[in-house]
Amino acid sequence: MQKLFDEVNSLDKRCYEEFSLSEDILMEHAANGMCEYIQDNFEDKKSVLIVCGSGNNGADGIALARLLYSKYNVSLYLASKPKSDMAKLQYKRAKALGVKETNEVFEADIIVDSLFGTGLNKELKDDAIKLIDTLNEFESFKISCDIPSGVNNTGHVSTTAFYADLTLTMGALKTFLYTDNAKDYLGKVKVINLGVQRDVYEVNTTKFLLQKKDIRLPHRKQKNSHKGTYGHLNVFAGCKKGAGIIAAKAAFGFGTGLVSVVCHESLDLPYHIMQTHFLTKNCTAIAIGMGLGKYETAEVREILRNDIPKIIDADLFYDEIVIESFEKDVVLTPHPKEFVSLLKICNIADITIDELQADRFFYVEKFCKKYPKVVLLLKGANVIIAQDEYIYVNRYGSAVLSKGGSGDVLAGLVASLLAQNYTPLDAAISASLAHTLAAANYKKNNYSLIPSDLVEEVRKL
Ligand SMILES: NC(=O)C1=CN([C@@H]2O[C@H](COP(=O)(O)OP(=O)(O)OC[C@H]3O[C@@H](n4cnc5c(N)ncnc54)[C@H](O)[C@@H]3O)[C@@H](O)[C@H]2O)[C@@H](O)CC1
Ligand SMILES: [K+]
Repeated sequence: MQKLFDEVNSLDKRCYEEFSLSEDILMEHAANGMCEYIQDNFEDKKSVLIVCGSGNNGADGIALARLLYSKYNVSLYLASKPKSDMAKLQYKRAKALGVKETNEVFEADIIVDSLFGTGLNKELKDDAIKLIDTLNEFESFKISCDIPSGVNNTGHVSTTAFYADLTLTMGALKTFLYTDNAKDYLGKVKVINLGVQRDVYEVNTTKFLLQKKDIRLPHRKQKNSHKGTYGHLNVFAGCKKGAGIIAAKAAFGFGTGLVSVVCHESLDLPYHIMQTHFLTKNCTAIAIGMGLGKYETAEVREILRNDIPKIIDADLFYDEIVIESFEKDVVLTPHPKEFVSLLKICNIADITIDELQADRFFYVEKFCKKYPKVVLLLKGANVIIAQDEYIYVNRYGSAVLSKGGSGDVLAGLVASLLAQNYTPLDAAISASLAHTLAAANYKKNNYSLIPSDLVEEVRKL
């Protein structure tokens, strides 16, 4: 996993104060990192249009123009006059070399967006919106310096933002790059070192971006084993029984030794999934909430209060009875609408889905502060998994998964790992990665996935 930081100003400051580096040195490395990327990936003489704002993000761009000058066909477009001290200095240096300026943007081979970085502190004005929209129309390869312009340092997207193919971000990864709202603008993300190696620049953090290699699949190492070795999951099926059955099938395919669906009515289940009317004695994990609908409160309350690890989903996020489970081993897997309900039930916030989406990390942190034992998995384009002060982001989510049934598969995967003795946090992390990586491996078009396809892909991981 890679470290995430809410802000990097304090890390820059540490470079000045502890390592005696100057702002100029950091900026030279920022520009040089971008220059190296272009040199490694584009032939000489390609046209490069660098679009600069008045602050230090613009200054990075002007410095890049100087570094590329003579090898590439560089044009500098100044959207506003250099204002910060560094921007003025970089401009003076570039001018001394004779770097070409242009009054009009055009479809160059490469466009570098150095309009706004972490300093964007108000909504974009009409001229900036028009400029960004024009740049977005071009077929050029688009690089954002530090952050796509229009995305601010909470991940909020202004009226518009630059659609980058690549974001070259300075020093370290920022948390706000991984909000759902920013996802479509980033392109690929690469970190540029600022005068010291990244591990020196970075300090301790409690926030992390998950990588593919962080997945821990339930491969079986023990030769002397039987089905009971791999747990017995009980999935509660409510009035919409399909949800529980999808979860049960996913759990079985992900390695749980025995899977039973708990239901008072008779069900038509595949032969490898069992049915029970009550909780089984050897149950090692419980999945409850998906498709639950109306239910017998006393029975559910008793289940939520027992010590068996559980995953809770869907309908239970609309009933305050869910709080009964919060001191136990539990994973909650709400989507944004369900999380909004949960926040209200828990007296944490009364907000709309849009307000949540604009500040996902903030509300996740608020929830986890109040209930530090709970593992929360907030679904979204970027999944957030959190417990206490620790936050993990899974960025591999894709539109392939935007379907009914995908959530039930995820619940089944988490439940499967819980039944196989993973801790709630490890189960949530590995199940979420499995869910998204399986979807990424799905070869057909991106609108056609059905839950059984997803389970099939999970089985091939
Ligand atoms: N040590 C440092 O300070 C380093 C800074 N670096 C770069 O510096 C950037 C931050 O620079 P700044 O803090 O100067 O900020 P920016 O360059 O992001 O932008 C700030 C400027 O834009 C104006 N502005 C903000 N919102 C606006 C809006 N909606 N419409 C019009 N104008 C608006 C501000 O008044 C200010 O003049 C980083 O993103 C990074 O690219 C890098 O060079 C690395 C080192
Ligand atoms: K930018």
